[in-house]
Amino acid sequence: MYAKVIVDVPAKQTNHAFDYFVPEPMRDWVAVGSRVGVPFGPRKLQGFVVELDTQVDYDPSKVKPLTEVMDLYPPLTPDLVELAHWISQTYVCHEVTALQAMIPGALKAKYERHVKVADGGAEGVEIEMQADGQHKMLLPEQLEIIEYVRGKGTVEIGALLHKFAAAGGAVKQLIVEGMLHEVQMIKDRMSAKKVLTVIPPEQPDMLWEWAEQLPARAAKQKQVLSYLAQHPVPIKLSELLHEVGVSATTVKSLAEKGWLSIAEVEVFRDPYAERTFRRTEPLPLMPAQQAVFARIEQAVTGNTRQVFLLHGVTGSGKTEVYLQSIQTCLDEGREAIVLVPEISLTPQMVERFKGRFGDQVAVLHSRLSHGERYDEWRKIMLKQVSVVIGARSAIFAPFTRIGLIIIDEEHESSYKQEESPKYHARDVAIARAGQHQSVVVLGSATPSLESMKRTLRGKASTQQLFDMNHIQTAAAARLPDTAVRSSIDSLNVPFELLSMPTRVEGRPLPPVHIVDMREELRTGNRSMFSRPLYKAIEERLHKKEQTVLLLNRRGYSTFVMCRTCGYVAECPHCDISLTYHQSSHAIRCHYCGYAERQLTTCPSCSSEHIRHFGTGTQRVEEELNKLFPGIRVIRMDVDTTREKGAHEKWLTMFRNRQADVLLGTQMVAKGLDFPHVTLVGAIAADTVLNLPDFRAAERTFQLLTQVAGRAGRHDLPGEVYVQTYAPEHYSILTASKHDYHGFMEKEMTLRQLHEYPPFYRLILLTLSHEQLPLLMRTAEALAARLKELAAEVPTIPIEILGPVASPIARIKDRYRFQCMIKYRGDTAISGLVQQALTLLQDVERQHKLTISVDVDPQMLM
Ligand SMILES: Nc1ncnc2c1ncn2[C@@H]1O[C@H](COP(=O)(O)OP(=O)(O)OP(=O)(O)O)[C@@H](O)[C@H]1O
Ligand SMILES: [Zn+2]
Ligand SMILES: [Zn+2]
Repeated sequence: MYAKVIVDVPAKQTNHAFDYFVPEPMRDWVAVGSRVGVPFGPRKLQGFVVELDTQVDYDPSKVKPLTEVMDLYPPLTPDLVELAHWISQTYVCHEVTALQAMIPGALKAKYERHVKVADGGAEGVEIEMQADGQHKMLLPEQLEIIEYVRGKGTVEIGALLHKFAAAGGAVKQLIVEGMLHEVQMIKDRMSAKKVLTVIPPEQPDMLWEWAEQLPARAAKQKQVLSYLAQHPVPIKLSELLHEVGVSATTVKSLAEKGWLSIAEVEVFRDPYAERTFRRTEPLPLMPAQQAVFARIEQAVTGNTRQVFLLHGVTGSGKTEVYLQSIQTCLDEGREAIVLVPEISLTPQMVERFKGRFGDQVAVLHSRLSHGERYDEWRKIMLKQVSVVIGARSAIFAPFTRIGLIIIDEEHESSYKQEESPKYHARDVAIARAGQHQSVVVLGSATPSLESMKRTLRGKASTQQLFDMNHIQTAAAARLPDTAVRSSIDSLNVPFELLSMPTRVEGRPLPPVHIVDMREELRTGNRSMFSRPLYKAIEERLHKKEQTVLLLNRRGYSTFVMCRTCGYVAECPHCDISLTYHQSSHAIRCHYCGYAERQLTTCPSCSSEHIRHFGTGTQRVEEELNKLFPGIRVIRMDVDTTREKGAHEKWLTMFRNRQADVLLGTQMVAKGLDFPHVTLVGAIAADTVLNLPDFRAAERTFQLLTQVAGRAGRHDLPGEVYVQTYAPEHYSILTASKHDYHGFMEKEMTLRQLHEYPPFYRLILLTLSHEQLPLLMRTAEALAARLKELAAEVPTIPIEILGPVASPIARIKDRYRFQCMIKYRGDTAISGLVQQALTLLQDVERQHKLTISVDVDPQMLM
């Protein structure tokens, strides 16, 4: 038997499968999707088996054998292997990069796989079988293996296979039948993470006395002691050093005196451990929900490939429709994947799914540690669950009988991965659904223009998405599994629009008031709160109702500026201003991590009038405290939610009404459902509008609609205030009237006029290098080559724009240039890009020039 293997070297030269011989003892272990070790020239590499065959079409004696099989069960299913190929073609990336993106990080980490004899051991199994009346005896070699493992306690699998080289099948059999248990010995970096923490003494008053005892020259030590006396709670060592501005030695010397202690404290815990979820029963559906559900149910039970775009206003009960559709899917004996944006993967969301489906649900998101993620992934692999809910990459869950894929908030830009493979989970989902003959539901209160347009174009639209030719040939060449092959043949999935235009139980959408901030300024109000919003908050405090305040952080500056000369602190390695972090008193670069301490004097004119503009949310919080003394504010932004479980903590507090105001960035806009929220305020609604991004209006409309949707979702009616400097902008006007269709029409017209997506498609090529002349030369050459190639396919109108300097012209000391390919038509042109890039292979290798390709980019930076 022979295996075709994609090796783990992301380079053009290795971007195809190599043949290897599968030695006899490994035969039972190797399958399509296995990870294997292979000899590669003088090296040993890891790789993925993408195909098995009984012969090779050249001298078999030249074919080298596999050296190792890395996993008990292949970490990838054949359809995922196939999908990886599709991704590499569609998004112009190396195939191995796509394969690697599909497996959990823990598998990539260094780890060892051991087995031990299962509890009860072989005897247990035998007794059970006899009770069944079935005398299935173990083979002598199996007994021998069990005895061997029992004798050793645990045995590393590679070593076991080596020892019983002739009985590879027998070992596998024992594991499959549960007589040997796999024990993962993962070095779990995340969960093992401990942080040095300074713990003050039990009687903090003593700190003052000790400070007195110190000689005058020990000023630093005194500072530490007095800081701790004022804040007598455990604090991270690193934080303390920042706060007081001392070195670790100073703190250590105090620890040596026994006046405080330094200990390693674990910072992460499992957010769902020991949680019990209250079981919920299906609700009787409202008429609009019922109509939508009936369509989905029909498609799911009918085994139809179908994409539904579900436009349901906020609070229309989309989640209940998802839940009941999943139930249908499970009743059919199939599996379901639910994707939600990372940011809205809140405990509340998870609770709804766990509450309905209990242990059948696996949760995958980035806040889990490597080990936790791996455990969830294993449940999927071993079919212990049939529903997975997760962020973007959960689309790669190794299910084999997918019946339904749900993408909530389908318009979210976070479904696009920003590093290679730069895939869009929505498009990958549609491809995967095609392989499984399954249904996709794209849900949103504000569907993206891309999806909307596909429903308008009906069937023809998917031509645009898939280049059928390559996927068909790939399927023919690769997949031994006929089921998958036959279903992948036609990915021509129809899009159907479903809608739920009203909230459940006829609750009204909240009235939205637009507040013109220019008018406020004109009448002398310089505060960031307009008078109407101020009054509305005051009223809520009075009535003990709750308020959600949104500050759009994108486009909101957190820079450092000298008020005397206008100097702005910039990163010395990137063309971007540094960001101020209040909590650590540092200024940092978001692109390369460069950091320095906050400035006290201007480096340019030595003036002391340096102003650190804190994050928008911090400023709003300060102002709230000033305006409403005693107000209880929960602030949620990147700074306050960095720690694991922080999200949950804040939201639970807010739900328990331990705060009056929930103030935050985008993360407060999505998915929250709190009965006592009757007021929503958008503080600066238009910050995004100023960004150089053709989706700015769409993003503004989406965000305002989402956040407005948090108000009045239950018995208490709600209202919304939108503060803006652009009150006449159509995105704000239409959002204030809950007029999705009005917005859509206007925006579609503009996009068509300016030749933007979804009418045209874009591919962004970014080149970077340390030397400008070489970079410019190369970019010019690339553009010329692209133009040449484009001219060869006159049937597809392709425009090559650039090269020009990227909006951020330098990152980490590397200059950046970009070319944009803009084209119309239904064929994927990634082949053309692929071809043009071969021109640059030598420069790439010799001069370490990097090129990144972004198909359908979401960010144009
Ligand atoms: N059939 C129903 N009968 C009674 N209550 C319902 C029904 N369906 C949903 N609800 C309730 O209505 C509220 C809103 O539903 P849900 O959160 O699913 O809306 P949504 O469409 O997902 O909104 P959003 O887009 O704002 O997240 C929830 O509290 C939910 O429990
Ligand atoms: Zn200055
Ligand atoms: Zn930088």
